[in-house]
Amino acid sequence: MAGLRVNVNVGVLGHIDSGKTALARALSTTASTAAFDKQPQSRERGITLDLGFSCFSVPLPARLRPALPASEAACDAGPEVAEPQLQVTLVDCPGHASLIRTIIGGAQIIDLMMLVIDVTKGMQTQSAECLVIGQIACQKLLVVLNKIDLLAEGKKQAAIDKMTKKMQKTLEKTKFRGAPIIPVAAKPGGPEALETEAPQGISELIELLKSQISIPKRDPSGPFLMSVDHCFSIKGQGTVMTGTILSGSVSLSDNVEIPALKVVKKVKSMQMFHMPVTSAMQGDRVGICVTQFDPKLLERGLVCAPESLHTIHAALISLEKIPYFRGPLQTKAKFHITVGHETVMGRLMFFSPTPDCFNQEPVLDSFDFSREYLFQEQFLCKDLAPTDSGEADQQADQATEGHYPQQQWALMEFEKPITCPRLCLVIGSRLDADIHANTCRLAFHGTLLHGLEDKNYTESFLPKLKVYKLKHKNGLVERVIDDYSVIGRSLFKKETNIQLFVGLKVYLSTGELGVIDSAFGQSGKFKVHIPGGLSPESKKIMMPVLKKRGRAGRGEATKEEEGAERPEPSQPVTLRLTFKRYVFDTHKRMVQSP
Ligand SMILES: Nc1nc2c(ncn2[C@@H]2O[C@H](COP(=O)(O)OP(=O)(O)OP(=O)(O)O)[C@@H](O)[C@H]2O)c(=O)[nH]1
Ligand SMILES: [Mg+2]
Repeated sequence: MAGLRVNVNVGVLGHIDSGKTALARALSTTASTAAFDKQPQSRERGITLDLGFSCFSVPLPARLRPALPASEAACDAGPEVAEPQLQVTLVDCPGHASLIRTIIGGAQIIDLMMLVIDVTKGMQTQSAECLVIGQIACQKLLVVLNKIDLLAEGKKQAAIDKMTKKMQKTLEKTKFRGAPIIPVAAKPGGPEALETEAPQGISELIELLKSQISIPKRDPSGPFLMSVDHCFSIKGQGTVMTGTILSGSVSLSDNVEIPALKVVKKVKSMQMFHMPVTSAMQGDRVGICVTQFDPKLLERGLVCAPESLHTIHAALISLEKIPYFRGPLQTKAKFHITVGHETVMGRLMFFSPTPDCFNQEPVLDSFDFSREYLFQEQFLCKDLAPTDSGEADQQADQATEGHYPQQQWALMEFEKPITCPRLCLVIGSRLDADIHANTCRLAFHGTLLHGLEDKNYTESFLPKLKVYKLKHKNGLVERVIDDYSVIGRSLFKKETNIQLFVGLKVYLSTGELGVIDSAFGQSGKFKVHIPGGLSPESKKIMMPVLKKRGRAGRGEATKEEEGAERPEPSQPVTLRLTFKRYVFDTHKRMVQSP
């Protein structure tokens, strides 16, 4: 009688040489095709270059059994086992800094992360990056202090306790506060040690895993989507794509699409850890065999139900900055954008809610095109860097005294189109940063809310996106014409078409509201109508103008010509014009701001 078998993916992440592969090896009983640095280059260099997959099974802990849905039946996956089994698939990630794309890809398919720390070294640069990735992509974490065999006998426990405390302190500031920390020696004696040398602490680690693992809700419904991490051919069989099912389910003879290549293939056979199966669902790790497909065409990527995914050239995302990233996130800056296993260069434009909506609760499953948004030179956050641009100062004004928007967005434009599902995780990083510098290269993470499939999106789509810049212009009152009108200057350049600004409101520093009425002459001056009239106070300030003009008048006072030298108000009276300009408005209209 076949039993139930439930799969969970456990990631093994950490700094280079902390012993991740050794740990995966110690934990595994069944190795899959790509486990344990099988690549010849990997062996040569002694480092992991790619994701490695291996697994071990334990009886399913009693506390997890009630959680099993009735349909949880990869029953045909396993051998003749009567007792329900928990299959732990270990995803051994590389540690080398240059392979962070692979690590991010790996982290997205795991249910729990084991952060491996070399107990003699403690937190290192990539341990910190892995912790950041874990916080973005995983729900659960446990810390493995490896290489305890290197600690001096007699002082061993004290050293373990000390490092445990340090790690607890590090976790304190993260969402993994209070996560378990366990000491092991995955390969006591290191590379030279005999294979027979038994690892230490592994059974305790397995017990800990059993107590920590929770089975995420798996759902066989919804469109089939699988993250493929290896693709290779098997003589006489066809091409096998191995990976983790992210959503839905797949059965023998189903058609599946490789969206990046726009080809559809029929599932000829399937395996889960060397066992043939007829169907598989969300959370399972499978190998799918198809025919007449060149494995060289696909290394990493997605496979899905036909036509369920789309290839996009740009996207709207909701995002958060990673606090450890130094420096601002600036509009127009380029970042490495990782979506699933794909990493492309992308350029960003940030925008926020309008200031009256800063407190609105974030909406993470859709983008509201009916709302207006405020353009930002950079992502608004507490460590907002001052810039030379006056506009950024204005924005800093809008987010003062700890008042920051609850949600911010960006338009991401890719250098190369990518294929991804809606609402997928997006990670932005600066991988060009020096890998030896002890800095966090991960800059932001977010959710893809809307993908733009049309290559011509700048014209076809962007005008719908109501992101505006709030523009401020300051000018001066040159003189008063009568109680209801003044002449302004220094607000526009000589060549500006003032006609475009007619009807917009201006505020006088004396408190009156004015409306731009018309251009006045050729040098950028303009006439402002004051509907409520000038107050006596204001007139006093501006009076000298009238007087002087009266005296030097010789009838000229009524002749409203510009250019003539005239004395100005005794105190300068300024005019402030504020208007909106929609970033994607092809007509570049100026719109009155509230
Ligand atoms: N003494 C001792 N050495 C260990 C232990 N675990 C691993 N090593 C050694 O540490 C080195 C690195 O081990 P790996 O398992 O390849 O480390 P890794 O974290 O997978 O390295 P990358 O994948 O390249 O980042 C090897 O020489 C191992 O033999 C341990 O528990 N004790
Ligand atoms: Mg390794």
